[in-house]
Amino acid sequence: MSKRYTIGIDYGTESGRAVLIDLADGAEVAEHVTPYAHGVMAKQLPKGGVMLEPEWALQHPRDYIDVLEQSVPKVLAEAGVHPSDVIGIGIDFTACTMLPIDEDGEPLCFHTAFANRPHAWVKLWKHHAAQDEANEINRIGAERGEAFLQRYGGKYSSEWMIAKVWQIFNEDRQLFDEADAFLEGTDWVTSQMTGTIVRNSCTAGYKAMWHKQDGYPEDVFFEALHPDLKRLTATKLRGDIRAPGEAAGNLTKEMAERMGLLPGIAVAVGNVDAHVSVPATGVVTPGKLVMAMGTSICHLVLAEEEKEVEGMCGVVEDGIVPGYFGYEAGQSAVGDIFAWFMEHGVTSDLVEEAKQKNIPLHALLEEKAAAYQPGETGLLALDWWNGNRSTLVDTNLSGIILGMTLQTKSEEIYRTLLEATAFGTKKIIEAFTKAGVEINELVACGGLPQKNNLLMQIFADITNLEIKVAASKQTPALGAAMYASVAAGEAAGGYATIFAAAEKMARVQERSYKPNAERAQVYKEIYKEYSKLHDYFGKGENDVMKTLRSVRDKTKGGVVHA
Ligand SMILES: Nc1ncnc2c1ncn2[C@@H]1O[C@H](COP(=O)(O)OP(=O)(O)O)[C@@H](O)[C@H]1O
Ligand SMILES: O=C(CO)[C@@H](O)[C@@H](O)COP(=O)(O)O
Repeated sequence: MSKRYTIGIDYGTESGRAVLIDLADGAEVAEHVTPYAHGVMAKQLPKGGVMLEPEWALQHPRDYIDVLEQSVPKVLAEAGVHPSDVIGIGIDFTACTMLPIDEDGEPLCFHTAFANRPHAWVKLWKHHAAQDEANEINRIGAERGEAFLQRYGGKYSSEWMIAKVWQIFNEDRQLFDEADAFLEGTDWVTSQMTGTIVRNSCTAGYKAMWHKQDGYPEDVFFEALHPDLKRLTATKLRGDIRAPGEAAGNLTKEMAERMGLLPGIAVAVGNVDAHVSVPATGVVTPGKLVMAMGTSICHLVLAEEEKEVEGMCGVVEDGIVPGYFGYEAGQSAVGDIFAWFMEHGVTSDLVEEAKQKNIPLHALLEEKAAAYQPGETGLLALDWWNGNRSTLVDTNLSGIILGMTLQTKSEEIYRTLLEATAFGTKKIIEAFTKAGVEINELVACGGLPQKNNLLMQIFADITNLEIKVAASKQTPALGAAMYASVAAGEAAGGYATIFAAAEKMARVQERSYKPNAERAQVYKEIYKEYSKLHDYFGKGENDVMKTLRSVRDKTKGGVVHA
């Protein structure tokens, strides 16, 4: 039999990456990236459209289709693989990245009548403007003793589906009424390939309050949010929900032509970038925390039981791999914090030095920061540049750097920011272990482990755990391709289960990062101080971050608003 392939497409924050994978061993035969033409719309709608409020982050659905039409033919051509050898396709996506659609599955933003309405567009995972709604969901959920709250670590995030839907309801009622359904981006793109809408249990469970045994919360809960939301789940969130590894359908003739593939091949149900990475690192059993490290970090771990973990993003039965409860926690900004610092915090002499040496600025700062020992900078930071996802679940928190003097250097701040993100991860690990969810080892994937050795060593020293690194440079796409092979099935040349696929297709690198006992000891001391700051600013003792934010919002554009 000739070789068999599947295609995995990873829809990230800025671009979509298609990877052609050899099913025999998981080799990445060809890859192609299509940057989103509209990127992240944080200030304005396209073509000089209306200006957006702070904390908004939108995307253009057309950009997702461009990835299918541009990157898929490119990987086939580059590899010289005949379409008849490709047996399936699967995608993963950021989440909760959601959009309103009409009865035909068309995004409302494609309608001329709605193109200038911000709520018609895709709300990206990091759209943080639904915090008021999230606060109310948490208040009402707690008052009513709703079971979903425990599954979200005690707090439902403003990044998730119901908060975003409710924001649309509150701020553009006509558009809400017009929407036939609200869909995750991953399910929308999948539906474009198959011609039918199927929701995936991963985003339904982690983002939209759905539970495998109990379904969505009852209508009375939604009625308590607003009487007109009573039937929300039976109407605008309705639909068939399928588990990862199942097929959403088959590729339509029209899309096959546009993508250069054969019609009828299996299209896997949509999935989430971080979750799909877990089997792609080879992790299919409990005890190992997978960190998908990039713009943000998603932390994922499998367990035999459902437990309540403080501030986790969600626990879903079969949400990551079948047969286990999959837990998710996360930090809303990690690489994004370093990107901010590169742009706004590095002194001009270092920018010049990097140019002279012809090396990236990150590489120069990494080299200089690596010369310091733990504690030597005298600095400590709270990593909340994009709020705190876990364990505080509060997007209104902000970052802080403590201990600055006239002698403080850029590289010292850089190191401190790296350390702060590792302390943030340590908080998450502690929350899991305190709740009885075992973690003995860390497995990293995503862009950051390939980019910054110092960061990885700091993570090992601060968490005092060994970190293995996925062999694949495209773990989410590999995971999506693995699930596509399961959706295609053994008869077509794929795999019967994700476990069988992981055995053949996934692996970690030989090199791992081991904690150093001396450095770990110093960091243990500094972590105590981090924890004090964390609780002081994050748990209500001093709400200065929120006060400053509300003063900022009232004085927008130099005008004081009532
Ligand atoms: N050398 C580096 N050290 C630390 N962070 C880096 C480095 N180079 C790039 N980054 C950060 O990595 C992030 C991108 O990570 P990546 O995993 O490639 O993307 P994504 O999260 O969108 O999938 C950006 O936020 C960028 O600032
Ligand atoms: O929140 C999730 C998954 O639940 C991610 O999609 C989101 O953090 C975005 O991830 P990236 O940092 O773009 O890899």
